[in-house]
Amino acid sequence: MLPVVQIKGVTHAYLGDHEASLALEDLDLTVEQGEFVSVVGPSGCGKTTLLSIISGLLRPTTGEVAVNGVPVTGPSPRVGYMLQQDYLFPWRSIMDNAVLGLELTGSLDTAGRAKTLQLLADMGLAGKENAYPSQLSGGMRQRVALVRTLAADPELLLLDEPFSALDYQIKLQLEDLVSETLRSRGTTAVLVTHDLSEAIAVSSRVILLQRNPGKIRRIFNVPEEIRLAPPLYARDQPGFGLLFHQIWQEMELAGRES
Ligand SMILES: Nc1ncnc2c1ncn2[C@@H]1O[C@H](COP(=O)(O)OP(=O)(O)OP(=O)(O)O)[C@@H](O)[C@H]1O
Repeated sequence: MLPVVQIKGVTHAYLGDHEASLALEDLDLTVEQGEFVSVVGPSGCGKTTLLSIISGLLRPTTGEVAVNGVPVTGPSPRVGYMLQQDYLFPWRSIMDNAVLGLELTGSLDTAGRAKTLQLLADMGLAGKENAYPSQLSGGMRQRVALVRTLAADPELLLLDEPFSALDYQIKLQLEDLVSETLRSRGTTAVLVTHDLSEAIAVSSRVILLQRNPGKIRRIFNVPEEIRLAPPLYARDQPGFGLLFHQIWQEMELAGRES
């Protein structure tokens, strides 16, 4: 089967006033159907740049990116992108916010509404359809943002620090809910996070980048017993501490060498 994400020889340089800064250099990566991978690394190693390139918001200086074999040439509803901020419109109800993606692509119909209502219920938001964002907690608003993204049935979901602004307890609950929802739908996802334990708890592979220039330093496979456990319990699995320690040490080295 064709990988969902194929990145070949991607280099990206941001042009400054006097010189270009190399954010990513000659990066190759594939992500298979149904995989949930995380990208971690020291600040400035190119994590957000990489997601922006996969999403089509940014064109790489050189190299190629394809989603399900189709070259990425710009933003497309095939790729959902969820950020730290929920970007809900305060004047629209929760339901109207949740169907926005479908509305914008002209594909909002009765089936789309029914699917969105089901997703809201799956996310524990039944009964909140007519509320407004200001009446919801931060964790609830992030769940609405996720419903809005998933309702459009993206072939790939990109998550840039979606839980980082939340309280620790809410964050753990949401990690569980999101990873269960994605697993049951077979959605392929790439998560950028600063939280190493979150990366290990939700993914099948952790991609460690190094900076100056941004490159893949090492890819860690998450052992099955951690991968198959719900994120809340993944942290209690015997191999969790060891893997955390290994990635942490490698990340320290990467930070020191750059
Ligand atoms: N718009 C831009 N113009 C110029 N340089 C940029 C721009 N955006 C990012 N950079 C530079 O590119 C490099 C990678 O940035 P990027 O934001 O992708 O890293 P990151 O790993 O996501 O960082 P952080 O963990 O701090 O969010 C950094 O050196 C950054 O300063």
